[in-house]
Amino acid sequence: DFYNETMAKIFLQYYENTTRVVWNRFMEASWNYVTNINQQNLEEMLLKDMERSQHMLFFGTQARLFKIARFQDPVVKHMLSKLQNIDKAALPKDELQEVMEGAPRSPGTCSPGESGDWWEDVMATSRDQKELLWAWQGWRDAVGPQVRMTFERYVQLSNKAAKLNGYEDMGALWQSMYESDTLEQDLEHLYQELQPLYLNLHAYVRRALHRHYGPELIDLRGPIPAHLLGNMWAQSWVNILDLVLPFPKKPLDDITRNMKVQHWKPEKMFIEAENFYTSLGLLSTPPDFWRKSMMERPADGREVECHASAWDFYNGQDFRIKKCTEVTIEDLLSIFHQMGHIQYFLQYKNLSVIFRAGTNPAFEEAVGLVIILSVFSHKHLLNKGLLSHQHQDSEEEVNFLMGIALDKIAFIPFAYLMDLSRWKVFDGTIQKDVYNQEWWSLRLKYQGLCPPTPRTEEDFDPAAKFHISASMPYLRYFLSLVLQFQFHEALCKATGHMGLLHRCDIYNSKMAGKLLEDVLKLGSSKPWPEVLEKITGETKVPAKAIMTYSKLLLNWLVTENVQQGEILGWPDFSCYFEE
Ligand SMILES: C[C@H](NC(=O)O)C(=O)O
Ligand SMILES: [Zn+2]
Repeated sequence: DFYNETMAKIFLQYYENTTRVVWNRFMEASWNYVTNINQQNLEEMLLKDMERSQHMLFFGTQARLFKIARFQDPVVKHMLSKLQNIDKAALPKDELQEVMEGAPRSPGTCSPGESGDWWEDVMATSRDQKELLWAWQGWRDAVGPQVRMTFERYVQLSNKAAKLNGYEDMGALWQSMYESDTLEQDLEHLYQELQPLYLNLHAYVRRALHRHYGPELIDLRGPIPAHLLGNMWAQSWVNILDLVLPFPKKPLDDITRNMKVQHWKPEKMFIEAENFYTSLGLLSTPPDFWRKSMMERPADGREVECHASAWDFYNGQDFRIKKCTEVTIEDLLSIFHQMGHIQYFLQYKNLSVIFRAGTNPAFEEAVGLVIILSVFSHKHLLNKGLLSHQHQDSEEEVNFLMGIALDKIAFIPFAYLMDLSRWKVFDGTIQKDVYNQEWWSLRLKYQGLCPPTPRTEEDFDPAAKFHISASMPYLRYFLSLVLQFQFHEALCKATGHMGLLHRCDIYNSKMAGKLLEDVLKLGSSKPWPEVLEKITGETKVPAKAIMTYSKLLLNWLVTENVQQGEILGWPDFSCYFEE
């Protein structure tokens, strides 16, 4: 019959040639929109998105007609099966149009004035709980109600698209990216293994906040009010390190100040990041990267999308980063993160366009994160001249590890509940009349947080987070949180590193680079357990490595919490509202 294996190969070649053009045009139109937000660019992007969807629909539908079971070539079978998942392109054209236009626009635009990151700055720097409450509530009032209006319809259409692709609901389609039928149990098990780390950090930070904000705000046996953690979503607590520093007499270097004193500029930050990757023997960025990236917020008043991101234009030489770079250590690390995505694009750029993705989305995130564990090590910062004093004594080391924990350990329950909550919305466990209440019951259960003021169903607090408004899955960040330490342990072993894991810096190690390269150049052409085994020798993602990395700090926290008689967890679970 017509749909035989020979025809399949011709079909796939035709797909390859047309896809590069269609996706490149879509990426260009998207780039033009997010770097210059206006009606005309939005329409042009929607047009190219529709074109891309129609292209996916045609090839996805055709791919289903081939009798894959009888085929011999495993690559042909793998490619055809990947083509069949076409996500929202499976919807009837009018509903697809509605999803594209109705998709809640990510509220994080940073045009001067109502810029998303201005509110975030208040959350990061203010120590006045009234001001924090004002910013916390102001941002949610600005984005929540408007997203809520379209969210129910977005859920319906997402589930319809998922069913058209053969999935129960959109949560199941998202989970399918990890190709595991024990995913939910594995994740819950991973979460349980990490609980001791989080509970000890939570109890210790609660005590410090109690010291600063007093008993009328902090219940030592209860949840922490969500506006006091130095971050709009309480997903990373690193901004309150000064309030919780274990040894306050030994404050950590202000790396941002050192960068400014040394006149660091955004371009230097990008060059430093590229230099690290090439020091491992990995690929450098092509000329287009430096010509076409947006490394700073445009000065001509254009409205741009704030959220840092890395872009593949699917033509093998055009790769870009979009970031409104400020000269800070946070932005330097964010650039290293985005360069991790760019390195993956570069490594798999000669594969079929079907395999130009991470072996699973968590790997895409883990590349930059594993590099950051070396960059942010005392040894590397010292070599880069970003620290003022040479030696790090054991108390300073605990302070350093606390800084890492406030970023990484605090993130665990947030990253877990972000998709846990949305799976429940997609599968109907959480109905629309209790969206907000259920969001907060999960935030209480997993993060031990409370809204700082009573919330109602008029509010829609999940939408305050970019990924929920922009309907981006989040499980990749939970898994990459653990994966990065597993990679770090393996790469450090390859460099022959002896001693504590957190002191390892793989800079200049061609051995470590080779291990990474062997994984990245496979793209999504191999199942991720097989790829993971190439780096770590294991096919699972256990919590062992992150526990090894955090041991010194956990021991200190446990001792401290026992001394203070802390209660781990929040037995007084009522959300404590200020009267
Ligand atoms: C961790 C995640 N990072 C990203 O989207 O690049 C976030 O910002 O919430
Ligand atoms: Zn990322």
